[in-house]
Amino acid sequence: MLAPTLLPAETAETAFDPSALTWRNRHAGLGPAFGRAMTGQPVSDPEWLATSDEAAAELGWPADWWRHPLALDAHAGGPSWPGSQPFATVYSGHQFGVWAGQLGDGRALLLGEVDTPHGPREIQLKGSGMTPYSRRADGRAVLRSSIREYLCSEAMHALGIPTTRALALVGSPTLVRREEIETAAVVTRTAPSFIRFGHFEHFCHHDQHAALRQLMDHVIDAHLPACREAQHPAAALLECVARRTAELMAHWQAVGFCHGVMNTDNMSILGLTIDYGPFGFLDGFDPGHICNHSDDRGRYAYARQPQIGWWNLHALAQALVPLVDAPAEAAAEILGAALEPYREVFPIALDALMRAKLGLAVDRPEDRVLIEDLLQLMATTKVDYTLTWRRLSAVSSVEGREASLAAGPVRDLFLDRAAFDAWLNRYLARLRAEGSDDAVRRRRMDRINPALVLRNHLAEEAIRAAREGNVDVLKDLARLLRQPFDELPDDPSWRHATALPPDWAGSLEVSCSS
Ligand SMILES: Nc1ncnc2c1ncn2[C@@H]1O[C@H](COP(=O)(O)OP(=O)(O)OP(=O)(O)O)[C@@H](O)[C@H]1O
Ligand SMILES: [Mg+2]
Repeated sequence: MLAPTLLPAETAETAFDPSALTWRNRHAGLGPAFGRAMTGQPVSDPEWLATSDEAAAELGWPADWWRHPLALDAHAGGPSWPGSQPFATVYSGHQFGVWAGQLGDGRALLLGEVDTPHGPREIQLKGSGMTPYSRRADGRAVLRSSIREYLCSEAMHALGIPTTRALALVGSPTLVRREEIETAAVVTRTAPSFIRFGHFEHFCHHDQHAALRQLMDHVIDAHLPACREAQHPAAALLECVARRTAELMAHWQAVGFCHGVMNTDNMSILGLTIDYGPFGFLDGFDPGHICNHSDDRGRYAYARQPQIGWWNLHALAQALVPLVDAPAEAAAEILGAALEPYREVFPIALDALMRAKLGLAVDRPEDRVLIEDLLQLMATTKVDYTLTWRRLSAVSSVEGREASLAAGPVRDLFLDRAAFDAWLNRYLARLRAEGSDDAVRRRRMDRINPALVLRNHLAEEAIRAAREGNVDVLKDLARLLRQPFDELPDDPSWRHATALPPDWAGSLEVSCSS
């Protein structure tokens, strides 16, 4: 039994007034072809494991909203908030490059949409029981993967990377069978929209062109209204998605994030990171790193992600063909042209991020080689990705003994010190050429190169403690992940979380099982 860590809901009070919320569910309002209105199946004996004050603030909810007497049930799978309209949506998709047929919210439930100071936000449960789309699975999510999703969505948000967010994590003694028997949990997620490429693929595949058009109109009206003015709104929509996906891929590559399951049903139409399953941040830099143990062929390896984003966009383009008012061949051409910006936006966005990681204010053509050479050097002996960038800010462009000392911590990460020093000298010369002020550069670099990312072993420590009934590790880690750029040298948890990963981290395996 997990130890209760927050006040039991029934004894608590909050100023949060759910009756003041106006719920809508525009996705459900599209009609019965889009999913099924239904109630969740709550996990038994639920208890709060964590709530995100920051995600609540984005909704305009007070931090203690969870103390409302109806809150725990509503976020454990039901009965839901009065006025909400829970709905499981249908989608299909390509998994590992192969058409997978109908999928859908097999364990997710869209409670609806509420207005917030930041615009409408959908609120969705993950792990709230079976739906018509569960296929042969149980509709549940295990504690392990729910902790990872909760932590990583909030961590990505703090890193400034587009993502769905996590409002709450509810645990339960309900047992679920995976490779082992585990306990269930429910994550509450929020996003402007949970619509995926796969939602479009679904209706195209079934030749439901009216529904496909309805879906497009909904996405455009609700999220991308400028596309309406275009000659071919479907192409304009695709171009927006391509641009956003390109930006997202650039962010992932720059921060060293591997998603792990870039199936088209896990690709957000708004360019958000969605579905935190077997993801992983790079520890040692290895372009071929495969974070998902179930990905035998490395389809979703780190270095392949931008290519897979491009592949997935083609699958989306294919699904939009019936929406372009032109013969199929011409429609395909129009949509193909709408994808082209991806090829431009991605390298430009990535270059900009990598230059910023180096603290370069001015753009010079030779910078690309400087960046490539550093990555090459890191790859040779799998030098820690996050720490290299973070420690690099300390180097000094002023020559002398102090400069050598300042470079010590980053140099120490490299086995081949001579090679690193040769690179460093080029970098320092480059900084001097731009007249860079060290203090200003350091501040800039420390706002883009995080001290802390959610490394697998850190998530694992939080999971192991939570399984023992202790959620303090989880909460402490969540606190640190919300301020990934800060230096907190007096905080032992921060020192632990920002250290080189221990040897046992290398033996952790994360798979699709969740
Ligand atoms: N335990 C489960 N019960 C029911 N359906 C499941 C379960 N696990 C996965 N699915 C379904 O299998 C499909 C692929 O799963 P995938 O792991 O990509 O998504 P997910 O992690 O469940 O959810 P999301 O993409 O919403 O984060 C989805 O349709 C999903 O709903
Ligand atoms: Mg998924």
